[in-house]
Amino acid sequence: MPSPTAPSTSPDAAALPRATVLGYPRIGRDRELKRALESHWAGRTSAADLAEAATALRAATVTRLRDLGLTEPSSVPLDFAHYDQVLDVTLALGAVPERFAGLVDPAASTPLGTDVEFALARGTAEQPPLEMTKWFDSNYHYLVPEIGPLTPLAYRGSSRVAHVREAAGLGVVGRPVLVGPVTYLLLAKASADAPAGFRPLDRLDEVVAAYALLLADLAAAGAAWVQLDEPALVSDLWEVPREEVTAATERAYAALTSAAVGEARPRILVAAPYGRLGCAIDPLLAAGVEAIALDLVRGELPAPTAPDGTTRDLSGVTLLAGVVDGHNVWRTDLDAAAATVAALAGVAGGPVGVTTSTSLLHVPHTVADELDDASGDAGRSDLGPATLPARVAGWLAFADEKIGEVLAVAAGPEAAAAAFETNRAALADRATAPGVVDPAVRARAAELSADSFSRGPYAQRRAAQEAALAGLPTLPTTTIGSFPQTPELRLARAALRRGELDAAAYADAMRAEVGRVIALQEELGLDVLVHGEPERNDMVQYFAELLDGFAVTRNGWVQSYGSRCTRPSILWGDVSRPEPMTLAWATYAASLTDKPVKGMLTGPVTILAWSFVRDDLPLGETANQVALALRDEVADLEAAGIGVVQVDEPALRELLPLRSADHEAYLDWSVGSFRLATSGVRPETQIHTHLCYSEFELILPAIDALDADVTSIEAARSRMELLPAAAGFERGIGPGVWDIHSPRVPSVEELVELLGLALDSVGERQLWVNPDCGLKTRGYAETRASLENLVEAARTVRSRVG
Ligand SMILES: CN1c2c(nc(N)[nH]c2=O)NC[C@@H]1CNc1ccc(C(=O)N[C@@H](CCC(=O)N[C@@H](CCC(=O)N[C@@H](CCC(=O)O)C(=O)O)C(=O)O)C(=O)O)cc1
Ligand SMILES: N[C@@H](CCS)C(=O)O
Ligand SMILES: [Zn+2]
Repeated sequence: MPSPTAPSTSPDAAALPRATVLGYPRIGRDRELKRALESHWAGRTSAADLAEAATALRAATVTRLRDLGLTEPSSVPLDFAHYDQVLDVTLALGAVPERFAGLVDPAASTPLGTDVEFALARGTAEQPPLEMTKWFDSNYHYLVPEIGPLTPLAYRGSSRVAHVREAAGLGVVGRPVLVGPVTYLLLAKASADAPAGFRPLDRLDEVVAAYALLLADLAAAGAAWVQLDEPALVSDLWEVPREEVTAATERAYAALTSAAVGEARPRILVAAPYGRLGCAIDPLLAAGVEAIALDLVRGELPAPTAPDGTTRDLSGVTLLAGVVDGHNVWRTDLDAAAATVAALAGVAGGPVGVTTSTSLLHVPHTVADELDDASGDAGRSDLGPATLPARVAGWLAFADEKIGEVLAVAAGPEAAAAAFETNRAALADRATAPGVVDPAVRARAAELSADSFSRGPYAQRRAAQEAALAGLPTLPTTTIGSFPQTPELRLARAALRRGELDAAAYADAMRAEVGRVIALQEELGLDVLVHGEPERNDMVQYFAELLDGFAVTRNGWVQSYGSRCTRPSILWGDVSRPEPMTLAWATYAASLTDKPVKGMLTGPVTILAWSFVRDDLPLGETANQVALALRDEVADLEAAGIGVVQVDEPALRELLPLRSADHEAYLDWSVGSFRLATSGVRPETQIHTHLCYSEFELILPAIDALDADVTSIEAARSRMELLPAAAGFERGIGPGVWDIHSPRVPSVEELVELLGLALDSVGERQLWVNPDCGLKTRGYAETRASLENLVEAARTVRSRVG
């Protein structure tokens, strides 16, 4: 029976709204969720305080979406998660890995609380957290479910049910959003104790049975529609063969739709963001889901015929046209979008709805927060002066503005004539603005030849580097670049931004920090030192602030994982480097020590991946522009005596296309741009690179093709699993031995064991000893203790290998 608090479902509640978005930023316009989570984790606030803050944020979001015009029933998505949407399904299914079993009463069927949620997300003193990895080709990270044959999989209640009731209390029939069962299981990894050959998808039927109970709960709370996100259907990068994914999709959704709409379940909207659904639409049609949202920014209209030659029958399904890009920030071309919607309606043979291509999770809340003039919201002086040029701001649409675009396209060019007119003017302005094309940058790119992309043979480089870095022991120790970003550093930067600290005093504070970081590394006995990156607010934003062609925001926060956010920069024009970007910091650090100091740069692919990139130039061309700017920086570092330069490419895997047919072209330009950035140096200059936060098996040949002299790569959490596959590498390799994602300090013994595992696959002359990633999110207590153990472990293993 529907609960007494459920809103009465109006007659048209059965119809899918004409305009909606697939999801909305969860962190809050003022990062309210970040602050609430971090103060709770720090023990400053209780679980009740956190719950109160989260409830207030959800209420503000529902109200905001309604006020922005999402007034039709089921048009407001309910996608709130404290930490991660995949983790929310893990909690709803009670799929807690055996290693956390002590936290959960297996006999109970009550909902799991935030104690379990945060233990899985952040680890405990005894257990590391669930692994975190990239969500499709975005800079959002989800927590990887660990499923074995015996992992509990039974419905325990979902927070979404309460969210539906809360929205109802505000007079809104919300549309709960959940990761769908097929995607959930394809994203899961087999638990460590699972027998060989076991795949999480083997447990589909139990998962679907749990979803059926969840859907019934949502219906009872008053949900007329539920959105199940199935981005896995647009990708072919699964170990499970495509036919099995197709069969699983049909089986799952046939089971879910077999319950009667109404009390047993809401109507089902399956969303397929991040790419082309293609013939993966067929099992959804066969199963009889009520609606499908298509990504028509990256994808395409459904073909009229299926691969078996039969005509696709779209008459029983409502289609939503995802024509507003949820993954980038440029204003939509409303005329083109309206034409696409009309084309989809033609294929569908009836009206279709309008939506975003993906959730708006990937874009900031509102452009209004970037403006100081009357067009911005009043009262945002707390954010400091505007950083985004007003002209560039005029070309952009963040989450709130995208809602306006969806509504305008749904209304059409006549009813929304003013919106269409403003849009045409903004697009025309962008196309002709100075800086969008810089003839000098284009001319330099046109002169590139094959030589611009390659260094001399490795054997020659190796000999030259051994001579230049003669003081290095075997198994040299180093770190990945950043040291802890202390509150003092961040407060100094905030004071600089607000004009309370002048540039000279800020630089003094940063230099003092570099001095402390160098002294600490010398004391610990590390071999190749870093300056610690204290001056960087972010490893991409820092460079974007110094390069022409980029703009940065003051409040454009986007969730990266849990409470961690970034402000992706906006790459709007041709890129060039007006002056050196890192030289002064590197040379200052080098002046404080006799040991080698690594110069530290972010690579072209990562700079692109973690920015909002222009859509009016092929990505490969933009990457080469960034690479040329970095090439000049590498040359300046080398000329100043910095003999080791690291160029980080943690996002190389992130941008890998979701369809294998597109890989070659991507790897060609991405690897090329790294080589362009790094190949201008002498043989004795040692180039390092670093990769993390992804599964790398698929791109190992491309990593090799980067031709870096030393590659540090995340490996601790997966216990060096990757290394046997990398056994053919001839150059230096530093598999991370300390998992820096949690405060846990690794013991000398476990580090020695990991180094032993590494030596099974990698020669001792190749092996470097380093953490998994930078230390910016860590505190000094665990940093010092862990690095002491790391140096000790390297000495132990070194003495064994001689
Ligand atoms: C390594 N990773 C990165 C990714 N993407 C990036 N763009 N950068 C990365 O480093 N992707 C993959 C991985 C994992 N992802 C992340 C993402 C974000 C963080 C992180 O630590 N974020 C910080 C914010 C960093 C930042 O911009 N700092 C600024 C502003 C700090 C701030 O909020 N200041 C306050 C005032 C001061 C205070 O109270 O502390 C304010 O403005 O209100 C700076 O240092 O100046 C985060 O806190 O979320 C890590 C890994
Ligand atoms: N040099 C960067 C790489 C992070 S992926 C750091 O150490 O933070
Ligand atoms: Zn890293």
